[in-house]
Amino acid sequence: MTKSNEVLIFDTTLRDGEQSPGATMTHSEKLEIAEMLDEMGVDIIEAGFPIASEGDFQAVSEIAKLAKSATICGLSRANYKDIDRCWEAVKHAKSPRIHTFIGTSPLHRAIPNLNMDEMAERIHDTVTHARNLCDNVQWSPMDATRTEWDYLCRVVEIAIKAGATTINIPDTVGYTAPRESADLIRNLIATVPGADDVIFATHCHNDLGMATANSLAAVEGGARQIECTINGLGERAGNTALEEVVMALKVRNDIMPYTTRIDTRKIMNISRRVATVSGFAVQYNKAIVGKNAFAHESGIHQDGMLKNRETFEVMKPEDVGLSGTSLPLGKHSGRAALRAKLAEMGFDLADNQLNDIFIRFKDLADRKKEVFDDDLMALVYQNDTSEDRLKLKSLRVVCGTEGPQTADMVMEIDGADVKTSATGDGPVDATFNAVKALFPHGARLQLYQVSAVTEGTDAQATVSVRMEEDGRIATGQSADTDTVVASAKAYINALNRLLVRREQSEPGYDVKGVSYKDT
Ligand SMILES: CC(=O)SCCNC(=O)CCNC(=O)[C@H](O)C(C)(C)COP(=O)(O)OP(=O)(O)OC[C@H]1O[C@@H](n2cnc3c(N)ncnc32)[C@H](O)[C@@H]1OP(=O)(O)O
Ligand SMILES: CC(C)C(=O)C(=O)O
Ligand SMILES: [Mn+2]
Repeated sequence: MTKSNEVLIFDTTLRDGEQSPGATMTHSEKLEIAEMLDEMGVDIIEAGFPIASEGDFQAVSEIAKLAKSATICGLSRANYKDIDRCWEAVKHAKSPRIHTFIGTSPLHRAIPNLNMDEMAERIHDTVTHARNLCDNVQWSPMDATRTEWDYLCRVVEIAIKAGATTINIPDTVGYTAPRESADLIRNLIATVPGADDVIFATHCHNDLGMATANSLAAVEGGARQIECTINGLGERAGNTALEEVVMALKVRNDIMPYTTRIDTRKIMNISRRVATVSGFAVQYNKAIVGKNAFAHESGIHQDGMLKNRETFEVMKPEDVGLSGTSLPLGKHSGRAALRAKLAEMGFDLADNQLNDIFIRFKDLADRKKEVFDDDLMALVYQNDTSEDRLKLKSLRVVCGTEGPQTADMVMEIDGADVKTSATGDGPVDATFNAVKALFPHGARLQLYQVSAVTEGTDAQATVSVRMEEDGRIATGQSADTDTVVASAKAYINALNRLLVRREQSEPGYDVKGVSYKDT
């Protein structure tokens, strides 16, 4: 068979993937995933292991009926009963396939207690039986990568002669390494008579974290079918991840000139669905489909991305079905990303305004994992405090069941630091009493309101405080991850505004060094 550059994608999420402890999917979930696989262009769907249970049989049978373009395959051990049951399930498919396997390594030959010759005979008989039922037969020597190479060549030849159309070479325990993976397939193709008439497949597990590399190496060695699962779901450390091999072949087509039929824009959607139905969440830093795969938090990367996205991304997020790159703001972010985010939110800021917000943003990001749009909004709407007469320098509040609540506060008033300790009925009351002690005033509190602007226990609280004195009303606002700090700042902000109003209504009024109450 002339080797084209097309690599067939064989998805086994519903069979090997489901073998992950705890990943069992319901009947309807399996059908839904199978439809998604079919639509995304998977060439062969291994829909289950029909002899395993009535449920598996039903799922494979129904998937066989609904598949529009994919070949539907079922797994069976090397015995007639399994193979017959498998055929019963897949035979309704437009394109059915029987997959039969047996362990060929010394360790696995010992399990059914077959010597090399007896096993060879079993392979001949079972593959012949499968081929008499179906003209599309895949045969796998389980644990191929720990099987003696000469014996592997011998049994592969037998399977081909018995009618197998695909020879799958499983690295069942994730033991091989890229060079060996390529050499093994290359050697089989070069040595086994009839090898050119079949497709060689690679089926890798990720026990040593090499499943993707081993699969790609096998393709370089001549394999033209990759067996894989969505999100790399599968036994133990999982199988080769479909999204990884497909994107690797797409992105590095310059050095791996092979194609697949996969519509890569459907990757994210199916990844999320498989994560949900299997209950196996995708790790944040998982290649291609992890939450952080297209997210950049650090300032230098964000700046680079804003100037040219190729600086830190080797593929487009749109190519895997995402709407775009994300530049989450956090403690490592810089001004470029902050400016871009604020511009996206509709704020066109001058450099000095941006610098002011940036300082407060860094201060917030030091205390908070991620800074959200609403956090930024709160920062933007917080006033520039550089002109304020009254500033909060520090606050420590003791609260809890053992009262009284106490607030130790340092304020800067007209450039001089003053400090006090005050008690109150609760931490906010104690805090406000501390402000009153440091800056005695006659203004009355009209309104005190707290709301959380973002979610989570590290969310910012926005506090509004409305004060009134002599008919003048001023509202102060502040946001902070500490509600009491936000309250103190909002209260002081309101007082500063009242002072400004007073200056404005009484021109020439000299507030320097004069206590507000004394005036
Ligand atoms: C590497 C892989 O992923 S292989 C696929 C693994 N997947 C599964 O096993 C999931 C589905 N399996 C099942 O539901 C069950 O194991 C069944 C229904 C297939 C068999 O159940 P049981 O009859 O109770 O057998 P049990 O699971 O205890 O043992 C497996 C039997 O299959 C035999 N066996 C294992 N692989 C093969 C094979 N490829 N060909 C022939 N026989 C095999 C074992 O020698 C053992 O036989 P024994 O009962 O005569 O000792
Ligand atoms: C059944 C075979 C192909 C398998 O899953 C393996 O060997 O890992
Ligand atoms: Mn496997």
